Amino acid sequence: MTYRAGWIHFTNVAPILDSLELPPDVTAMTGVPTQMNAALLSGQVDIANISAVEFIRHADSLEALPDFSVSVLGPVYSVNLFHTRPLAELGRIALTAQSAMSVALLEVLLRERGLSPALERAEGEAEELLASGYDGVLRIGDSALREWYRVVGPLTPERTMTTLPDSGRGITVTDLAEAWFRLTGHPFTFAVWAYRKDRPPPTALVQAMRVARRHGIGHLADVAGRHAARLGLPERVVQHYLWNFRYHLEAPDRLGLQEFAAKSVPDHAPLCFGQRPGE
Ligand SMILES: C=C(O[C@@H]1C=C(C(=O)O)C=C[C@H]1O)C(=O)O
Repeated sequence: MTYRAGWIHFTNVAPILDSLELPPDVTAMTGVPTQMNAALLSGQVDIANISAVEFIRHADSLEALPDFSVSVLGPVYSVNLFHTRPLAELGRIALTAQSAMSVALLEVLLRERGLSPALERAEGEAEELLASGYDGVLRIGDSALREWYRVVGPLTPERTMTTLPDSGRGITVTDLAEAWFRLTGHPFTFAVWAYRKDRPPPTALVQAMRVARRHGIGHLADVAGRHAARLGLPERVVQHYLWNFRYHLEAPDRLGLQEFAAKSVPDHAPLCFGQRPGE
């Protein structure tokens, strides 16, 4: 029987997915996070890298691969709140319907600060939405990375990825993963590879994913070069962006995930992970 995978194929998973060779009898489709979340929950696919908050919400029926994640410790560069006034003064924030994780993270961060601005769905470029009357805009993924760089770039010999300012063009960029790090001291896990407990992936698929990840991380400059050209960004921006991710769901990432679960879905079922290789 065919096993069906669903991939959120943003640039941040390129080091895992770009060189993945699917075993026979495994098919793959792609989409944005909310599409893949829905595809997994409806049974349209059997495994997907989904928004970690959906894994938490459906922890009774889902399990996650024990050694795959999209996590960061500190800034992520592509999950951004663009705003024109201080956080405490924001009245209306535009959210993207592509993302479940960033919305849940924003809600936690606002609640921690005792803030309750109006949250509305609106698609489009952050700068245009800010000009149209929103005072905050939440964006994710490749377009958020590009917009971040347009606002705070360019890199120069004096301005590196870690010393760029957090504002430009009259806009401040709050990186939600960095805000999470300041709040908790933990990494933030955006995605896990989840499947229904009764439909675990074939071993050959998980092994092929491990081989692909090892290859991608070992050839990060090539991966970055290819995607920089596609995104219209300098290669060193994309290389730093990719290098910065934690792809192995290690103990610190799990701690961050558990802490986020406790804050966002306090009554969640215990989180289940498959066995790590060698365990
Ligand atoms: C860091 C990112 O992570 C992605 C963001 C997701 C979300 O917001 O729901 C889901 C999966 C992640 O791979 C990003 O795309 O910028």
